[in-house]
Amino acid sequence: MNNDNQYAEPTAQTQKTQRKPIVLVPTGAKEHSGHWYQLMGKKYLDPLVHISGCVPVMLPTAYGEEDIEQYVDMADAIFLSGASTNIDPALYGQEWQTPDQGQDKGRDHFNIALIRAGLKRGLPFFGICRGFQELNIAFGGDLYQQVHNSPGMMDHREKDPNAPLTEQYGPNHSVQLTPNSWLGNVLDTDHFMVNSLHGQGIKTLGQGLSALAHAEDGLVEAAYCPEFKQFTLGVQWHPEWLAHENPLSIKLFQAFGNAARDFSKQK
Ligand SMILES: N[C@@H](CCC(=O)NCCCC(=O)O)C(=O)O
Repeated sequence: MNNDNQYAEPTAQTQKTQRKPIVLVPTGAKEHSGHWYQLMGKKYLDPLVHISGCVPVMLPTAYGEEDIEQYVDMADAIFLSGASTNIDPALYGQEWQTPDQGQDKGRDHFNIALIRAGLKRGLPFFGICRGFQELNIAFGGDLYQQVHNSPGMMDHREKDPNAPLTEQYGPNHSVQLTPNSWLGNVLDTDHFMVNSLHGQGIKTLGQGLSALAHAEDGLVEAAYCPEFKQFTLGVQWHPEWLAHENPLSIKLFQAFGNAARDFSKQK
């Protein structure tokens, strides 16, 4: 595994003189040799530190739902990562169709409660892949459990799970932004290629969410919560992957960091 730090120079936002915003990063459960761990991939932390200019604080999700208000008190933003585990379909009223895929019920319950509490308190939100799906479930939406087996839909999974990561996380399909959306202003484009590594996807958008981007098959690729004034964004692709090499990913993480700084200043 490559633990090298690819970021040679800190950006202006990471200068030591500034109080950096605190971003909550809930972890996921993983078993290794009989022991359970609460983990977060470094690839998600790297752009939060080096592009957003935030201080990531990793949270256990195996417990602590009753402490969420306390976590929110200390925070300036919430970031939800992707994860290979699937959300418990009982949370959106469906039977479990993917028993071969792991679940992480601790993360499901913790993150859904965190989204609801954090958004109400005005915290900026950025969710990626599973984190985006959690946003949708928190708003009462549901998921395709297997997008690739749903009529008319493409296969959004990585083409070859044994290929090198650079191939798995390479450009896979295009997305089209909703015309005149704020995301178009942030990215300064209305269509682009994204990577794609998910078997599940948004079927019905939760009430209170609005689509910002779609894939060619109509799958919702990005959405936000218009009722909240702060930055709220969920995306189905993986902008964290080599974010520093991708101008659009840099813009996303910068916009999130700026929103966290704004929140921090007016707190
Ligand atoms: N299990 C869900 C969510 C997919 C997801 O978040 N994948 C991330 C893979 C690992 C990573 O890059 O962090 C689905 O299949 O839709």
